[in-house]
Amino acid sequence: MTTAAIIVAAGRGTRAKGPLPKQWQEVAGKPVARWTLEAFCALDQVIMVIHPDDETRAMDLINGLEVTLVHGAADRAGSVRNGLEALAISPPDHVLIHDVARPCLPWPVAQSVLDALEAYSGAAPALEVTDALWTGAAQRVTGTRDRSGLFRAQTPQGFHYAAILAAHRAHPGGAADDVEVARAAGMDVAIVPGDERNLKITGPDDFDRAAQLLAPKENSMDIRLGNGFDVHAFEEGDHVILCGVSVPHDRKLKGHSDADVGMHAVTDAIYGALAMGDIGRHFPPSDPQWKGAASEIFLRHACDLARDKGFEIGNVDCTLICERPKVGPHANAMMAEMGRIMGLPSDRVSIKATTSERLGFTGREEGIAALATATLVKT
Ligand SMILES: Nc1ccn([C@@H]2O[C@H](COP(=O)(O)OP(=O)(O)OP(=O)(O)O)[C@@H](O)[C@H]2O)c(=O)n1
Ligand SMILES: C[C@](O)(CO)[C@H](O)COP(=O)(O)O
Repeated sequence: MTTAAIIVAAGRGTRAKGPLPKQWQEVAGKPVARWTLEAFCALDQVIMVIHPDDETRAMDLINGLEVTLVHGAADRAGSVRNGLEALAISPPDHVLIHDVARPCLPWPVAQSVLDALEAYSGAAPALEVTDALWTGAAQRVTGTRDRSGLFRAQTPQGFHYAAILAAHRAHPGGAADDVEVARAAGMDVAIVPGDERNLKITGPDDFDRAAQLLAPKENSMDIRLGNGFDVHAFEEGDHVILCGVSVPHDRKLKGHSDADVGMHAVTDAIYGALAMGDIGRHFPPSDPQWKGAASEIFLRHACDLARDKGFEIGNVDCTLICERPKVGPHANAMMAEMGRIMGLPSDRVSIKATTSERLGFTGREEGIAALATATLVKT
């Protein structure tokens, strides 16, 4: 199943006022249109329908995103039609049609629309009308209306592509939204739950409402969790290096570097939390310069990367799995050394050990395994 998005952005935003059409004005640090596009950029194709006068602005805005620009028409329905026609070269199975002026879309709303397209040829989010409804004129109430069965329509409205293209081609024009066009063509359209946060910037006050919804996301705490796992085999020797500490033993660990299995697991946990691969990617074993290298170099590199990206290391927890040597007597020294390298207080570094009850390669004392977890926090 392929899914495309059409973001209609050819309006002039006259009601919103301001120096520019509303979609090009900034909210919480980005143009409205950028917030909207970013929500859809994981789909197979994204079309943004723009006013011809906005071409340069739109080209700047889509920088780094795979978006096709298409010129709009005199009204919304015409703009949608142009977007649909542009998709005909490579027709998707499903299409989501969304107002650029709804930049705060919570993705589960769009997902509900897509899910409903399994059973319906059209689906759209809406909220039940909960306030009383009146008619009025000259600042006086002139009547009341029954609100039952009334909904406030939102976007994205989703459809089977071939059906909505045919519906738009057959429609005389002037529809308020694509559900109206679909229904005119006899399509069955499901209502899925909308969301109050999915507001449409229409008047000048709506910019502040949108900023309140978008800004917290930008400034909120970003917490990452990573795990690491490593194994090194024993070979002849008289000590092992574990978490930066030399521990006397009747064998040593074999490896390209100093084979510090615990430090490697912690380093990989930090790379993992950053989604930036593992030690092998940053320090290839094929590169002779890392032969016999102190693993401290790797751990420092991972910590520096995290800090360069604005993260603090919250804590690390490492479990060494071996029958021997006994880790307990050295654990405090290991925690102090790891804390020193990572620039962390000792209560944020945990090193512990377990045996594997004589089972498996660690139980047969063929090597040592280590697993680690790290949290990274950006405030
Ligand atoms: N000719 C048009 C008119 C509207 N739209 C788009 O349709 C959506 C909903 O329209 P609305 O909120 O009414 O936007 P504007 O037409 O820009 O606003 P206004 O009516 O205040 O000028 C907007 O994303 C708008 O850019 C469009 O692509 N082409
Ligand atoms: C499509 C729509 O967003 C549904 O609520 C809306 O109808 C478009 O905006 P307009 O203000 O009606 O032009």
